[in-house]
Amino acid sequence: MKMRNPPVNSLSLEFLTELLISLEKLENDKTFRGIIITSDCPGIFSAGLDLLEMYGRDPAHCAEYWKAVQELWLRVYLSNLVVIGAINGISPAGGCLLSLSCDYRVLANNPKYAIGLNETLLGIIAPFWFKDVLVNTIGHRAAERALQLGFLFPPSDALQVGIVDQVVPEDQVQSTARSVMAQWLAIPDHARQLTKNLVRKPTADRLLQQRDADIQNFVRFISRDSIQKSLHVYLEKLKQKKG
Ligand SMILES: CCCCC/C=C\C/C=C\CC/C=C/CC(=O)SCCNC(=O)CCNC(=O)[C@H](O)C(C)(C)COP(=O)(O)OP(=O)(O)OC[C@H]1O[C@@H](n2cnc3c(N)ncnc32)[C@H](O)[C@@H]1OP(=O)(O)O
Repeated sequence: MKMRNPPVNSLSLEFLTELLISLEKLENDKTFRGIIITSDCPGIFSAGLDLLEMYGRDPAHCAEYWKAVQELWLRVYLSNLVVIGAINGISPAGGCLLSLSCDYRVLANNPKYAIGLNETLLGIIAPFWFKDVLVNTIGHRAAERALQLGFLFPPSDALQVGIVDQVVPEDQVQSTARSVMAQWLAIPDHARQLTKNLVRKPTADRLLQQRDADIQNFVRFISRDSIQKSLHVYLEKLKQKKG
């Protein structure tokens, strides 16, 4: 599955909806047993959630957007398919969450391709379920530091901390992902799926038990004047970077 939402594969409401529909189709087609998620945008896996869906929007739109973000995460995280991330670009915040929700992550060895939950650098916070997935992946102490400081790990550090499983030369990302897929597909589906569910369900359940409250918390938080100001400053910085 090659994500294509130029210029930066930001996860807009429309793009999230497209991804959800594609995933649903693949899940329902019993000829598919696994997917490799990668990017069609050179150098960018995904710029994460689309800031323009959260900036200057009314509460109803923010609520609709957050519901779609939850939905995509639950679908990828709990997918019955083997999900491999072939991460061929930078993947901050929501892009990192998408990567973390795969069963295995292969990252291209390019110092620009940093990965991490950098929300604090934007003056916002990672929701509890982003945090849970990071803690599950790299452990409590490493997650505590990474989240507070908004670390974006370059490939060597990403491998060392365990936020990705493998770092390979850029031209070998897809072939490595395919080899890994073959290894995972050698396991009987029912045994692998039940095991995945056993490991992941408690984390997903924490959100499933309070989805509406999570949406309300998001809307309240993102609508604050101070948070809207932070987003404005960050978006301006992105513009100025262009010169
Ligand atoms: C106490 C109670 C608490 C309750 C809490 C509840 C919930 C928690 C609340 C909020 C959580 C919200 C979670 C958010 C997670 C996220 O994913 S936020 C997004 C984080 N993403 C980033 O920081 C990446 C930003 N982008 C970049 O760094 C760069 O763009 C890039 C990806 C490195 C690419 O660089 P490049 O030079 O190639 O391109 P440009 O920078 O020129 O960008 C081109 C174009 O795209 C726009 N853009 C970039 N990223 C985004 C984005 N994420 N969303 C929207 N638009 C984006 C950029 O502005 C440019 O636009 P243009 O100038 O109009 O061309």
